[in-house]
Amino acid sequence: MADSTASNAASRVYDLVVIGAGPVGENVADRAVQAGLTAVIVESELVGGECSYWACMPTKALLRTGAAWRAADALGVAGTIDANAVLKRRDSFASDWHDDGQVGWLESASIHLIRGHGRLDGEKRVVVSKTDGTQEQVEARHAVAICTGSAANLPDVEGLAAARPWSSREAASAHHVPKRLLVIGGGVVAAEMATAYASLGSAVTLRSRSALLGGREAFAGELVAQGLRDLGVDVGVGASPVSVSRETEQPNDLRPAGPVTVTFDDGTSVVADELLVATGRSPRTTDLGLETVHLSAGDWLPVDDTLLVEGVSGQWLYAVGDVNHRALLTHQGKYQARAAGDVVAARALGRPVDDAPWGAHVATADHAAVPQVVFTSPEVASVGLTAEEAEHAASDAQHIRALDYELGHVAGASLQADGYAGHARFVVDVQRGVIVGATFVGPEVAELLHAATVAVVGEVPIKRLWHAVPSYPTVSEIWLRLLEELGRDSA
Ligand SMILES: Cc1cc2nc3c(=O)[nH]c(=O)nc-3n(C[C@H](O)[C@H](O)[C@H](O)COP(=O)(O)OP(=O)(O)OC[C@H]3O[C@@H](n4cnc5c(N)ncnc54)[C@H](O)[C@@H]3O)c2cc1C
Ligand SMILES: NC(=O)c1ccc[n+]([C@@H]2O[C@H](COP(=O)([O-])OP(=O)(O)OC[C@H]3O[C@@H](n4cnc5c(N)ncnc54)[C@H](O)[C@@H]3O)[C@@H](O)[C@H]2O)c1
Repeated sequence: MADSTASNAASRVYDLVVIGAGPVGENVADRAVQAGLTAVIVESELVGGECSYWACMPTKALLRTGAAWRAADALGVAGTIDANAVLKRRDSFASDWHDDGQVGWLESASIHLIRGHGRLDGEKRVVVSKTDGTQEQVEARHAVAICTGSAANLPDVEGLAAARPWSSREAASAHHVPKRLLVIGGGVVAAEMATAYASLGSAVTLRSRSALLGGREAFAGELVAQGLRDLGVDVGVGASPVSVSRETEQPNDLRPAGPVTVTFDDGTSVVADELLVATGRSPRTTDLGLETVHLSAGDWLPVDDTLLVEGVSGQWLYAVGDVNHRALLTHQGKYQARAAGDVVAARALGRPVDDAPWGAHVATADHAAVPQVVFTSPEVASVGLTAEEAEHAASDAQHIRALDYELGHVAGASLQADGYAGHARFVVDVQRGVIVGATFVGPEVAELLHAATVAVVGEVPIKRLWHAVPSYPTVSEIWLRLLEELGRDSA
């Protein structure tokens, strides 16, 4: 364990105190320790956070078998999905909800762990209500990083809380496949979990108040809605829930578990065996002592590009990952964490801070180059700006061009699956001669994305991209087709 000294009988001092041992908190602490600082991390649940046990890993394990089955089916390979085997495989990806492996990693990385709920107690002080009922105070010599993540929202709808709906946590960790599942929401969680449970045999109904996958290119949501319908999902857009009721299985049952009925504002109602509410996230900042440093409990924590919380003087309070609301994604939070851990160390050790755009100590990519894969059927892989966002951001909307191409027309795609259908778009700033956004929608497009991320972040000139030759016959030939849509002024 790296050096830690006691300032008084009740408190220990570390260079850095991190609250929250999700993927982001772990990485902030790791970078700071690698630079020579001491660090403690405070965790109230499982080391590894939402991503490891209730989000990325278990949900992708639930989705993968269906995707593989559809890929085989498209080539005429017959077979059925064993839902119990899928749930069992998912359990192993969630480490059976034990965090010993990650605790071992913290030890190997010389990061001290305190189990309990952390709260700020004024500048550079954190009080931990430990799981054994005692309290411990820790002091930060240089910095505190809040990495407490986010939790599922539950809208204020009559009868909803009493009906004990699933949040993403229950959907990710369920040990049975409901016969009928109603999903409320039209975002990433709703679309992915509707895909997963339809693949596992549930009769799924999805109700969204607006078009699916808002914030992305509109064709992405449209193709995903069609994909869900092809899986047998009853997709309805334009309806918000107004009341929920759930039957009890036994008289006087205080925990109703019978069928649930949801009535919507268009007068329709849906009956299901389970109800998943996937209506976005809230910051885990309600019980964090924010008021002791003149911030408001329950708010997201906006930060500058070095991840310092805005409005707090003294360069000591950082907020990294979901809690700062920049990009609610594990990979982007870990990217922020690398910058934050390094800049905490640089400031502590009096080393130069590299905070110019794209410098080592800033999360510049958060603004213009966030990659994301939505693991639906078809998948949606996107990075950077949509055409609409680019037009808003440009000094002249005429400088922005959207290039579109049907993915299924690429030779590699037709080889990959019979009836391959998909769509791709590049958003190009023709004045600067660079790609500022890309979206691929189709079966197994996830691995196409990183090339686009490199092109957007690297601002690779389109002139040079003509020399990046995609192999034949791969789906990556979409790059050539999209460049041809733009045309080459070389004759
Ligand atoms: C269903 C679902 C699927 C997802 N799939 C993907 C995906 O495929 N790819 C992707 O990139 N992203 C995905 N995400 C998003 C991803 O899970 C989050 O972006 C990521 O977990 C954020 O990491 P974090 O460390 O900021 O927060 P978290 O992972 O939420 O970790 C925060 C940690 O802080 C702890 N904590 C909170 N408050 C306190 C406190 N006061 N004291 C002590 N400890 C505290 C929590 O217990 C938790 O362990 C998904 C999200 C959901 C809901
Ligand atoms: N593959 C991935 O990368 C992945 C997978 C799952 C989740 N995530 C991350 O997790 C985050 C949370 O996902 P999410 O789907 O919960 O949120 P979201 O913000 O993507 O979608 C929320 C949906 O709920 C709807 N909604 C909100 N309030 C409502 C209300 N009161 N009544 C009815 N509908 C309402 C919205 O219109 C929207 O369709 C996302 O930001 C995403 O980045 C990522």
